[in-house]
Amino acid sequence: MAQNDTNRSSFSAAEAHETRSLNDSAAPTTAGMSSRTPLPCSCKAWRRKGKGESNRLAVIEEPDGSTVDLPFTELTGDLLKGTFADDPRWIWFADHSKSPAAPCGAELLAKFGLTNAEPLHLSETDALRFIRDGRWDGIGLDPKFMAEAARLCDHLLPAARATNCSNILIRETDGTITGDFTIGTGLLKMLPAMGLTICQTRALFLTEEALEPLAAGLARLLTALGAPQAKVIRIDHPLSADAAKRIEGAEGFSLLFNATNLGRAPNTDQMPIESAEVFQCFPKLKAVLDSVDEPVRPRLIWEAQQRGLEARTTLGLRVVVAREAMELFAGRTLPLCATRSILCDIRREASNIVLIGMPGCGKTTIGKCVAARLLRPFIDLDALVERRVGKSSERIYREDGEEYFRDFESEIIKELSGRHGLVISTGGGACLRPENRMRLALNGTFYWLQRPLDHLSTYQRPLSQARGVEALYEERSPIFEKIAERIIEVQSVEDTAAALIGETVCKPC
Ligand SMILES: Nc1ncnc2c1ncn2[C@@H]1O[C@H](COP(=O)(O)OP(=O)(O)OP(=O)(O)O)[C@@H](O)[C@H]1O
Ligand SMILES: O=C(O)C1=C[C@@H](O)[C@@H](O)[C@H](O)C1
Ligand SMILES: [Mg+2]
Repeated sequence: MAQNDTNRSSFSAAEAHETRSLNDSAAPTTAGMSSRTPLPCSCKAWRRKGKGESNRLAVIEEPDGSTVDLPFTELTGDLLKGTFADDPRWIWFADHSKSPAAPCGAELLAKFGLTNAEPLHLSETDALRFIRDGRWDGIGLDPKFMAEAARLCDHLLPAARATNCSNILIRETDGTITGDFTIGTGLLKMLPAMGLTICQTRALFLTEEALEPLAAGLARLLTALGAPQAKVIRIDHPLSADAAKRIEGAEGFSLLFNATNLGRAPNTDQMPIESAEVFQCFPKLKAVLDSVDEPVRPRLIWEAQQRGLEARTTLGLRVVVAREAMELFAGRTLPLCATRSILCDIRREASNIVLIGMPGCGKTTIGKCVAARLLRPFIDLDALVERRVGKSSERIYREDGEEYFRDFESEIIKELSGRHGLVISTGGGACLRPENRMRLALNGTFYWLQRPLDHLSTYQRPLSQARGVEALYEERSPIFEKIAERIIEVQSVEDTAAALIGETVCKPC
């Protein structure tokens, strides 16, 4: 039944760029699909119980977040056959748990306006059976099902044909199944934005079992299109400098792709490389892509950015994949800017606004005002240190010393680093320690409040009094300069808050 043409030489770069129009012509109309229906119950998602829970029960997650236990023996009849109604049925295999930084596929579709997609959590066996026999009109798949899905297809679009991977399936009006590898075509679209062309791309994929099919599929696509090298390496531990030096052709890699979960929250101190020094083993490296999308900026991306590399997570790629799915599923074309604004919105809402700057520049005062206007929780690091120690910063400094204060400050930053959507006013010296900068950066964007030195209050600030604000500025301004992503000149409190809020909205991500 399947006509999987694996002849890679038939897939050219030109074809890759044409994939969109191919997709368009293959896009089913919703007419003719009217015999399918959404889940008859109100539940949002099914999942089997996890380890340690009875495997005779399933959990239904209701839209309001509550859960109901139900007997679970097999794939339900509803999922396999369902009942008749007018709506087409779009399914997204829920790839991970919900997070503001990493919405699942169905949530991304909803942002594009396709609100009736159902997220499904099924065991691997049930998922494969559902893909084969279930009642669906279009599916977005978890990478681990891509090879099996491609085998089921009657038609494969070029990227899927070149790789035998299909992450999107569409049931055509004649009942046949078309598969596309939109993660691959999405990656191709990202390369120029990262300063790479296919013929320059020497890619190193670091991967682990679950994401190996994805890494291998992407590597196949790159080489099919003429990339000189795409190597996939399975790692069980972060890559050491010694191991990196032993990789053949290591000195030529221009793209590093993390297809492991190393660095995913809550293990945000981890990276797929042992330390940032490992970057030196790849002297031609230009760009880093990280499939970890919780936190907003995993440590690998932060370290790469600190070294001047073009680095980002694959959140943008996932948004592009959702957009392509939306177009294929609903047969509607969307303007490109929709993708960009959805990506910016997700990042902005998930990111903490982190105010940095000299002691007394107004971080606390302006931070409170920004938080109130944006209806976001406000966190003042100094206030948290004071509450934990039980005395004022000034007294801590005088009685216990700077290191004592800084240790508490670091501890609190570490505890806060997993949270999203906050306004955080730092203390004037909070950015001195590199680990504090890294942890604040995980979910944060740095806003540097600049105020003339002679306007800075030194009242109850022992360090400013002892060393003078000029000396502190000499020491700290290079750090602020390096990490600041937005610079805000302090005017009146209200005007500064307004300017800062404007920066959160207008700047491209
Ligand atoms: N935009 C502003 N215009 C005029 N005065 C301001 C402004 N912002 C803050 N101030 C005043 O400056 C002083 C220091 O402000 P604030 O405590 O907010 O600074 P900070 O940056 O949080 O300092 P620290 O680094 O010590 O925490 C306060 O007296 C505050 O009222
Ligand atoms: O500039 C600094 O080093 C400090 C500023 C204050 O916000 C407090 O964090 C503390 O007094 C230290
Ligand atoms: Mg303050």
